Amino acid sequence: MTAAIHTEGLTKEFDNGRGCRDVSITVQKGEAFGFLGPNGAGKSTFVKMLVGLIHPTEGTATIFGHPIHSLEAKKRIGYLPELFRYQEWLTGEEVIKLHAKLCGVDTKTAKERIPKLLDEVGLGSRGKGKIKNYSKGMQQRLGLAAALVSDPDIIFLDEPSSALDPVGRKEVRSILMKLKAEGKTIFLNSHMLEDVEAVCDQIALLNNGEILRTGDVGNVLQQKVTYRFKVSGYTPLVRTWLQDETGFEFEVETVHKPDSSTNTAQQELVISGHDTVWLKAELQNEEQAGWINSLLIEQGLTLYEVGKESGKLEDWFLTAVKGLSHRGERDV
Ligand SMILES: Nc1ncnc2c1ncn2[C@@H]1O[C@H](COP(=O)(O)OP(=O)(O)OP(=O)(O)O)[C@@H](O)[C@H]1O
Repeated sequence: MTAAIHTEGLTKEFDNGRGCRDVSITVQKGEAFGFLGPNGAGKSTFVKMLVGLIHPTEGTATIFGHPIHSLEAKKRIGYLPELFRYQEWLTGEEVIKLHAKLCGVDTKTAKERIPKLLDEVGLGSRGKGKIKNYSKGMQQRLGLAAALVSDPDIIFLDEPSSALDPVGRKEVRSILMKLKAEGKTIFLNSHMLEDVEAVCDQIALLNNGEILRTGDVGNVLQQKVTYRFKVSGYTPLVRTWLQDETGFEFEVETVHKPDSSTNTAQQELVISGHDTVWLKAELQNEEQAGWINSLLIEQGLTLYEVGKESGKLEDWFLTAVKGLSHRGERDV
């Protein structure tokens, strides 16, 4: 089967020596691919090459088997750029109409599709308002509608939620999941790891312009993460008992004494609870954490708080960049 996106050694070296280098990836039709990386790693540069906005200095790339820059490839693409400004004097609806025209969508189809799209991205009747009165979030929603107006097979989204509030992010996530369910291929550049976790099948981590790590989201989500349980009533015997009972290794961290800025209620809690500790264990899922909660309570300990040290994808990301002498941009 022809891959939706295939790149071999794709490289863009700007005059200043920065950019991205030797990137080889394959994304199958219907897959959602998450491209992660610190600021300046080269994610936008890579996408701009794929959508034909900048020319690679080396390497090759195809979209459904067609070379990037070919009309056949461009016909299949929708693109939401990271930083964009629309014509302030136009209305949102006019902008989408313009995009539809540029993409060769016939007038009848555009007329039916545009109001639906505006509704879907949460702009609705605000589509009749001028762009100059739009908030950043509204412009981002409009950008998403513009990317979808040609009903493309592949959608490249460069930080689609960066200007949105939590409700807006959730809405965009649902739109992405719906697109995926319709069989569209999604290429998502994002720092929003929850979105990547919810939508993507494959991920790659770019650093200093090069791929540092690739992964299958399903496998990453199987990884263990560290859970923390704040308890009082702790004795070393509790740890031994818990380890025997569960088979997990537990690390114990004493809760710090409060400083003078801590309020009295908190001070009393910590002072009276000199046996208050964080118990930490690497677990696979929330069910295991719930089981440990019940065991701790059963043993007569007071459970104050339970949490994860980080999300699974966050962990995957952080362990990959940990200890690197240089993160993000290429050192030139
Ligand atoms: N037109 C350009 N000319 C010169 N350097 C550029 C140009 N565009 C980008 N760069 C540099 O290339 C590197 C990669 O930039 P890019 O925007 O692709 O990173 P990014 O991973 O998308 O970052 P962010 O997460 O902050 O959006 C950076 O060092 C950037 O300064």
